[in-house]
Amino acid sequence: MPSQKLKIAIQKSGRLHDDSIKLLQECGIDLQNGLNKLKTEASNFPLEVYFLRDDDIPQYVEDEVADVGIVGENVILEKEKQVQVVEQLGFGKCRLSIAIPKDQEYQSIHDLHGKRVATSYPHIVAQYLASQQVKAEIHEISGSVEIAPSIGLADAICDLVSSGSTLFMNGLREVETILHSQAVLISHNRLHAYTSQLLEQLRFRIQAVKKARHNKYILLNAPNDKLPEIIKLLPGMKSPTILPLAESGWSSVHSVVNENDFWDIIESLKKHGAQGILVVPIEKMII
Ligand SMILES: Nc1ncnc2c1ncn2[C@@H]1O[C@H](COP(=O)(O)OP(=O)(O)OP(=O)(O)O)[C@@H](O)[C@H]1O
Ligand SMILES: O=P(O)(O)OC[C@H]1O[C@H](OP(=O)(O)OP(=O)(O)O)[C@H](O)[C@@H]1O
Ligand SMILES: [Mg+2]
Repeated sequence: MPSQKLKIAIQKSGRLHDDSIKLLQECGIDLQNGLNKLKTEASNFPLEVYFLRDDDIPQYVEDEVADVGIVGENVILEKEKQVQVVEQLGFGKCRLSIAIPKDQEYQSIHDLHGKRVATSYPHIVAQYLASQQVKAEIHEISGSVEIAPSIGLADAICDLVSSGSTLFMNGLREVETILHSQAVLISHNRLHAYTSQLLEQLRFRIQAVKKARHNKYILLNAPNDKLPEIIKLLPGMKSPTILPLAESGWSSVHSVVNENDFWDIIESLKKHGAQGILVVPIEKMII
């Protein structure tokens, strides 16, 4: 009898832990009773949660110990396990880059020929160097990679970067970006019909949360003679809602705006006579 719960592996502690929990909570999944255990069950969704080292998650999913997992794309590429990406999650954004001591000259990746590169991503780095016909010695270390050049362990490093402050503090500069990464939901492809259906329910909720994060609800007052232009600026999910104000000649306009277009639209709305503009976050969005 297959498990009647969807088993999900998430990072026990580290960069992805809090955002993974937050995402599940925004999906309406309650884990309150088990956040300090290594394994817990949701009280209101058939979900069992395992808290693991992120490096181990692709293997556990490939082995079907967990059905799904949340992990960085960088880890999936490094581990080369038989898992599929089912959803990009939009957090844990970073890049995997090569860096060298900041005063060292650099023209191209060929400058690393015959040099030593320290990294926690030996497979990705080996593939990248081979694709550039560069022969370098790869020195695998599991953490504090940025220290390697200053202690004479390597000439260059390849590690994750987001703000760049760790590189800066260690006197390094970024010279090549090998890949961009974000957290993703992965699964194995032998889910039973029932767990597959649970995964679809979870994905539906995740997609609603993701859409809501990228959109804002907007309310404004507009003179009626300006409504045609304002409606053109605010297509919304279908079309904006227009309600009459108590003061004659004015309407209240409600719509949804994508965060990428947000500031441009606000400026145009003001030019077209919009007043009292309110912007409100959206919790879930189902189209
Ligand atoms: N600086 C960063 N900014 C954003 N995302 C990051 C950053 N560093 C790492 N990540 C992402 O978060 C994931 C987990 O990073 P973390 O540093 O917590 O891993 P770890 O030390 O290997 O943890 P674990 O103890 O689980 O093995 C990385 O694989 C990457 O996808
Ligand atoms: O560009 P930045 O914003 O400085 O981030 C980069 C750092 O973040 C990650 O380490 P983390 O801080 O997660 O610690 P870890 O080495 O213990 O995993 C990564 O390994 C880098 O060292
Ligand atoms: Mg790890």
